Amino acid sequence: MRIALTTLQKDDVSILNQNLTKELQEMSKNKTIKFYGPEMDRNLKVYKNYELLCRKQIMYSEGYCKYLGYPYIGFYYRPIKIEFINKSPRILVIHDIINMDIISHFTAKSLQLSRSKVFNLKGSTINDSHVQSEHRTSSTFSYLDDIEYPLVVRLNAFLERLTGLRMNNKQAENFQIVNYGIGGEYKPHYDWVEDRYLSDVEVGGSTVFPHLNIAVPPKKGSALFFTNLDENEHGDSLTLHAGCPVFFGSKWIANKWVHTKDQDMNFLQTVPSMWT
Ligand SMILES: O=C(O)CCC(=O)C(=O)O
Ligand SMILES: [Fe+2]
Repeated sequence: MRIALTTLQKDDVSILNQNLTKELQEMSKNKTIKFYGPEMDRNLKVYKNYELLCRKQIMYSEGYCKYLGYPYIGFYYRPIKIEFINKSPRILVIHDIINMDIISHFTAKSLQLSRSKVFNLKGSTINDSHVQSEHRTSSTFSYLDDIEYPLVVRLNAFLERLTGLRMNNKQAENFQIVNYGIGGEYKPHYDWVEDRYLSDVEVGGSTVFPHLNIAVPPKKGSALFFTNLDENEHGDSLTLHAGCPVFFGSKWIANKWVHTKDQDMNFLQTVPSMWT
């Protein structure tokens, strides 16, 4: 399937808001709203699910695992372990692909981290296009150009071979390193804004999908991959996702957003039988 670059339909956001409003109206009718502000959010179904998933009280996956090795060229000597978690939207985990060299390279950026920001829908200038938010309590370092670092170039080349998607700096964004301390989280959100973000490769870190009841626990060296457009090339509301609060220790992830413009979205195309 080939998916062209799309724009976020205003409807996607308004449908989401309408649903939330409906839920709030219901809740006020049954008097289930007790608090306002952040506590009101926590009463919403999606937030409840987020919290339950983070506590691992619910978890759902139709997943199955597969080795990607012989006869697929490129993985002959080093089979790759892939866990298929959800078919639509496509969510998969690729296990044990990020080695210690690259992990050390990424985490060595700790001195250059600064407070993470989120996209500001109301922003009109470059200065207020991204703002700090209690929704995202972590620190970020964004690579200006992956090409400056041979290890990162090699990782991109490997990810290209694996997914069939081009990861050069026109078709994908540079890596973004994110570190969460204790309590650090990224509340439920979408990554598609305006004309961007169509698929996502994320290294390490636990991520949950409240509409799908899916929790992907953090595992060092593994990558989470998901698409976030539906078949009509609109942002898929099922891809609402979040990074759970860190209870202990420190969580590092590396994000890469890949744009689907001019990409063959039959990705993982080296494995034609994969979704049959
Ligand atoms: O921390 C996570 O697991 C999710 C991060 C995320 O969704 C993002 O950075 O956009
Ligand atoms: Fe995200």
